[in-house]
Amino acid sequence: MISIRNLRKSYGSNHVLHGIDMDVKAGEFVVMLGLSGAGKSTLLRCMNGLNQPDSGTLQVGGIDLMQKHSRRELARHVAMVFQHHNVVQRLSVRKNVLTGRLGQVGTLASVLQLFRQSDIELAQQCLERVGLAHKADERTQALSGGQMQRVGIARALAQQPQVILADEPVASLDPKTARSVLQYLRDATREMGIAVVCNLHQVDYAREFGDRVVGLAQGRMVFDGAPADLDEAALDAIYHSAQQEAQPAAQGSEARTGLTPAGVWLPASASMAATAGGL
Ligand SMILES: Nc1ncnc2c1ncn2[C@@H]1O[C@H](COP(=O)(O)OP(=O)(O)OP(=O)(O)O)[C@@H](O)[C@H]1O
Repeated sequence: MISIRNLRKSYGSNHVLHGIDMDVKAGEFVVMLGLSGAGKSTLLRCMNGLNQPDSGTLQVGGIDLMQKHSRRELARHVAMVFQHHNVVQRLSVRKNVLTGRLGQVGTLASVLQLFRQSDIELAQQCLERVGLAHKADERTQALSGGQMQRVGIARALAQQPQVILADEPVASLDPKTARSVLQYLRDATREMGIAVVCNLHQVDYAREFGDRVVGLAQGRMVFDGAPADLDEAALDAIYHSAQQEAQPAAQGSEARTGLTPAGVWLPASASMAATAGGL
């Protein structure tokens, strides 16, 4: 679903991504962790075509993002869930979810916002998945922040994408609501076989909801493993990497057990195999 090789991105002289390699399978919920400024949003924005990488290869939902592609084509395969849910407050909940279908209907139908009965039924099913079917006819502005975020998820599901990219989707929610939103997102995407990459700042949520966790530090992937392997050493690699700029991760392998020659921290069980495999 997602295949990334040696991806690099700079803003002027600021080198933000230094050769990212990453694959995500259908139905896999990958949580991306890292300090502010590590490059998480930049990587997500490359994956949804908003940023143009400098070099490398990048395929998302079958689309080669290094080649010319249309926004419409991308919207058929890749959906975004934003921190501030981006719902239209004055529209009904159902209409908001139906906007997820706009990329799939013809131009005229899109302009006139004419939806087929099958789209309306799909929107209802997506609302059921996030536990909001009973709110379909209500104005979105009457919902709580957590409910609005679930509308945003239902809208993303209505796109019937192969990939969902979520950029800090629970940053503005209380812990109980945040867990429930992540649960809805994870369950729906698992059941529908959608690949998800979700940026988070909360390690607890990564452990609880991630099928896999990747850690970025200063534009390099420094951890890639199961949530259970997110131990002190892994967190150290992700969050206490201030010296890494001066001392590249690969050279620090003596100090950190499990760091592969490519600088990716892997759990002890996986590191020998990865090293043997030339990672
Ligand atoms: N549009 C842009 N123009 C110039 N520099 C940018 C732009 N977007 C991000 N940057 C820079 O790229 C670096 C990485 O930023 P990015 O937003 O990707 O980090 P992040 O890990 O997502 O951080 P946060 O967790 O705070 O969202 C930072 O140095 C930032 O200043």
